Amino acid sequence: IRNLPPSPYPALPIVGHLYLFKKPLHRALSKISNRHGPVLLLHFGFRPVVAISSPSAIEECLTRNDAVLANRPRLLPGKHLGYNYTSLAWAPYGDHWRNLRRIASLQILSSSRLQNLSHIRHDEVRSLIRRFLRYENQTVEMKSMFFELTLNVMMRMIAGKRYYGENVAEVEEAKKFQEIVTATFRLGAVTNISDFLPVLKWVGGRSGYENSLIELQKTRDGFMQRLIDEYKEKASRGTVSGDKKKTMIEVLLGLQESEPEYYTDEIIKGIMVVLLAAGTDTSAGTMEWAMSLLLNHPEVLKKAQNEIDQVIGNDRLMDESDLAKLPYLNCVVNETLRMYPAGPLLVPHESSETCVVKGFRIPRGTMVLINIWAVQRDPKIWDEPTKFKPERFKDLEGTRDGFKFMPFGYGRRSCPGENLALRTVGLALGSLIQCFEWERLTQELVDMTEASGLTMPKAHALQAKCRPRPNMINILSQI
Ligand code: HEM
Repeated sequence: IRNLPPSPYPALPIVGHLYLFKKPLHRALSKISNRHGPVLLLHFGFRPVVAISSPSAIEECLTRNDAVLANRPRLLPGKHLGYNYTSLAWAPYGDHWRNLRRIASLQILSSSRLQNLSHIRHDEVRSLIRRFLRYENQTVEMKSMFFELTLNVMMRMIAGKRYYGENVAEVEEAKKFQEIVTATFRLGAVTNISDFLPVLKWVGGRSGYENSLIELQKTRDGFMQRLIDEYKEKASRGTVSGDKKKTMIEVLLGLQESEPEYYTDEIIKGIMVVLLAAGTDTSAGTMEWAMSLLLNHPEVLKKAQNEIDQVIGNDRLMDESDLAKLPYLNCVVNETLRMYPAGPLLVPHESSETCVVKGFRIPRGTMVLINIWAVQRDPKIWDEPTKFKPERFKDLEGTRDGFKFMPFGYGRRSCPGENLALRTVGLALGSLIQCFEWERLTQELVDMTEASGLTMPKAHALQAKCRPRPNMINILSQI
């Protein structure tokens, strides 16, 4: 087949179609797709990019062509922060990636491992509740609270340490960690144009951006290595945890013992940083959007609260095992992920061979952006797509069918952390709804504008007020 997908006119020299893009990118791409169709060829500088934005085209990409499209483009963050494209999220499709993926799904993020570490999530959500109790009737900035929750959860699962809030064991180490997190997200949030424009890079040599990435990687690598070394020391003194409550480092070092050539420290560090990068900001952002939506729709908040009161009551706090009994809360989470998916374009894929989608030829080496944001808000598919209506998920059996709703992707490269994310988001959100009354600061609705950035940040950080619910005071006084 000769025909390439349609391409907007004109593509300018050097920058290609980059001039078309106002931020955020998923919105700009949706607009162009509305005019030119659901399979679109663009040029970001010299890099050919195909944007996909209909359920049937996505289905063709992630089923029939899933293996061919399971590659990742080589972008700068994958080089410097992803251990030269060897980390799970950035590794090319092949044996090495397959192996990492198996470790992640069987050893690190499997249901039984998550179950064994559920006490960590419960502890951390309780500690979040205690913090909110101290802020009664004051203005609280929500994102940093959620982000600290997910960072504590993840670092405790990885290394058994918390670095935010009360009871931080090693203050200096915590400070160092916090600096690394701040720098990582500052650099990750930049959509770096020079990466798409190799010509400019040849002229300018290494950019300041690239130097900052290299600097950050050095610090981060040293930090993670020290954590691993601590565990090795502990093991040599014979003071490791029992089988069930093993941290991820302990699991991985156990594998290292039996296969040292493969499970090198570098592989282990790669897994540690990928979990932090992929698993914290995404979940925290989803919580922030969910709370924003609930504050703008007090009737939905009330309904979720009633459900929790009926199913759990006021004599105990909810826990993760209650989630299966709270269908409306799950609808709220799904509806949030429909409107504000943390990966609106998934993570970029790349074709390792020429393939065909909707009759169009996608040449080998093309970056493929799957615009689930466009599909999840398409008025041809969803009734009143811009309205927050959790009820719509009640009637949708098997919502993943038909490729209409896929906030965690689909197929080989889909999110291996989905289960963990849904547990953490569901538990945190449900607990805050159970324990507190929530209010906006003013009559004015919460501003729902998206900022640019790959994980769909909110342009204006959510601020809110809370007070403990009278019927929960008893329980809350005991935590
Ligand atoms: C609400 C929270 C989350 C959302 C919406 C989300 C969504 C996604 C999406 C859309 C992708 C890309 C799929 C693709 O390229 O086709 C992805 C990949 C990934 N996610 Fe998540 N994710 C979340 C939380 C997590 C958590 C908690 C973890 C683990 C701790 C995690 C680990 C990963 C990893 C390692 C990848 C790369 C997989 C690969 O390239 O093979 N994610 N996620």
